[in-house]
Amino acid sequence: MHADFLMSRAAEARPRPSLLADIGGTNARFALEVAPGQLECIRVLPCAGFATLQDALRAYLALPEAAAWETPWDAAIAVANPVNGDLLRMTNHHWQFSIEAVRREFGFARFGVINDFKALALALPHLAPGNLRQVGGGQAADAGTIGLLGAGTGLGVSGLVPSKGGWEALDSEGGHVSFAPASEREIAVLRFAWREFPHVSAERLMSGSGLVLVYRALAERAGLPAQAHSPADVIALALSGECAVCAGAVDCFCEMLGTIAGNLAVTLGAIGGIYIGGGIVPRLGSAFDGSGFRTRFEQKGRFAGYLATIPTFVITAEYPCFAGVAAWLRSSAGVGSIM
Ligand SMILES: Nc1ncnc2c1ncn2[C@@H]1O[C@H](COP(=O)(O)OP(=O)(O)OP(=O)(O)O)[C@@H](O)[C@H]1O
Repeated sequence: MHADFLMSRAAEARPRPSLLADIGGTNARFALEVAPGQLECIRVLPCAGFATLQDALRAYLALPEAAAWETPWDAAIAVANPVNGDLLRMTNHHWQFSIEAVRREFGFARFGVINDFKALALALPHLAPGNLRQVGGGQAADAGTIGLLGAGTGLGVSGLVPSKGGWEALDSEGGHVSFAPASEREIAVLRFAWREFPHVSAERLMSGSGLVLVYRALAERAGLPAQAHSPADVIALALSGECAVCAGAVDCFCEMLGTIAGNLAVTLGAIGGIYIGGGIVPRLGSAFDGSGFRTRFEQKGRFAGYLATIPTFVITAEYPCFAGVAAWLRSSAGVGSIM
């Protein structure tokens, strides 16, 4: 019998929820999809609090709110990693696991693993206008290619390319492109970062730890001692106006993100718009809109006019990735591990 047919019969009879997860370098977010589009028991657990993915899964499923539902029938998780085989080692922390072994251990009929930004790209068509905030001008072309990037623990990149069936989401490791400075201040940041990394990728600077590195570089440039700030400290002290170097670091961060977003737009031909996710930009609120991001986005010499037509959107939804993980799980044919 054809595997797709088996799948659809099984899906029709599905009596139990699907487990969805979005696992970054810092946070593991879980939810139960109890009916299409209906999420229950959304919880965020710290990755650092668990030795393995399986431990975090067990802890989530043991929460009274999760245990009140039937055991999940199937599951899909988005991870901040490339996915290209059964064994997954996470780049930004210590978890590693076999997809098939986890499927068997938890008794999932299907268990899928997808890159987190590919999943977020698949979520974009499902986001309501209220879950987005446009920064600057431009108008999305209908069915135009879409670019996506987001700074969090790392720098995720993906996009959506129109296809006959709807959209194809891109597998990308675009956060690891080489950093290109576009101002004297950024040249100073690059020189500082070279002392710590032989290759300074965009992610080395456009991420939580990158924001701290930019802060340290600018403190040195100003002849001031750097404090042991966390990324959250740098953002809070910048927004409150208490620390001029922190404010400069956030400003520099936004401008660098403008360069990389503009690079993504011209590389993909993303006339459908550029979307910005990740944990950092939404925390900057209106300070991001007032930063040099959009000016820098359009600052592409002879292509300034082309960039000016492309809109840029901040994703403001709290858990935007789940919609993409759920859509991907629904669309994946076959029983067993999905990669
Ligand atoms: N107020 C804050 N609270 C928590 N984290 C913050 C805050 N401000 C900045 N950050 C930084 O945001 C990053 C976490 O971002 P995010 O929530 O996107 O995590 P993640 O999904 O685990 O990351 P990724 O998907 O990039 O691996 C960390 O580097 C953290 O230091």
